[in-house]
Amino acid sequence: MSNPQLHPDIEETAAKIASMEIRGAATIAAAAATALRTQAIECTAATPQDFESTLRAAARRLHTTRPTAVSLPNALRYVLRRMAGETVGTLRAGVINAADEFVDRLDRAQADLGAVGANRLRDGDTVMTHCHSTDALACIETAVDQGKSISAIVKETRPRNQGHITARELREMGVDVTLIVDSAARRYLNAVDHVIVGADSIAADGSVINKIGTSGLAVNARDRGTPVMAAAQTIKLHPDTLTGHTVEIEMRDEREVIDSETRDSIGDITVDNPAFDVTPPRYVDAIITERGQFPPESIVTLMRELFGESVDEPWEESKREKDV
Ligand SMILES: O=P(O)(O)OC[C@H]1O[C@H](OP(=O)(O)O)[C@H](O)[C@@H]1O
Repeated sequence: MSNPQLHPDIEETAAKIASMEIRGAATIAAAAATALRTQAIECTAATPQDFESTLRAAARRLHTTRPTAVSLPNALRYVLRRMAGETVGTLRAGVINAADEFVDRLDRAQADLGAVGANRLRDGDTVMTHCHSTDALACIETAVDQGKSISAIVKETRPRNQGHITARELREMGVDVTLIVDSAARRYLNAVDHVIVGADSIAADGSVINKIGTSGLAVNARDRGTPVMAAAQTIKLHPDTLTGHTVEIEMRDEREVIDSETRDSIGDITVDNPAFDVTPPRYVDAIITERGQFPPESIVTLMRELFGESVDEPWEESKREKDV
């Protein structure tokens, strides 16, 4: 089966992840699992081998969209590892159940994480946010639900301005919001009780890989004595980093930074657009997960418990598929 027939939802989901119409590490993971579920339901493969080949090909297509958020390969791994059985029917059921279970666990993890993070927030606190993170917002929302009054300084987050989404959602929660440009962050840090960010990946040494600008913000916060918390459910833990791999930082299109007319008017320049950066563990006070809060340096213990020492890539083509 050299060219398995992929369901249109796979291509559509992959395109939306690549263009960031679907974005945010947890949201990407849920979308990928849901697309595999659709692929399994609609797959017309006649043999178990062809069914498995098709699901692996679908997972490969989803995997190639964005390289930094490990929630995506962790979602694919979760679903494909549970594709087991001797018949197309049992394989299909395995994928459907796994995808449902994954999305359900994702929601529950975010709620549990929110309760952990909310414990750090006191009535009357001001938080500073960067980008838009559903995990970070879960902490603030739980604190608000507990009756705490929270204010937020929201960084715009160039070039995609995800801060606008954060501002709207915080406003809907009843949080008092002040929107600032990214370069104003240091000016406001003295009035901030917590910097709270999300994560796209957490490395074994406790480094936080998150939206570009996070590391500079964390260094400034340390200088000002403002604690930094990274809200990251355990699907953000990057198992490959246990064996020394580094996390690839996505470079995005320059047109997100500058329109072509302005660029042409400037002349011959290079425009770089890294989407993420790496914040070393010494600038992060706590990683908030659904399993509790951890000093970044100790997160490796949880990673070993959850992933062991080696990770597979179940979306890779089998030898039989390659030989066809
Ligand atoms: O999983 P949740 O907490 O929602 O998001 C985690 C992270 O995903 C986002 O990346 P992008 O906007 O997809 O590039 C941000 O970097 C954010 O902190």
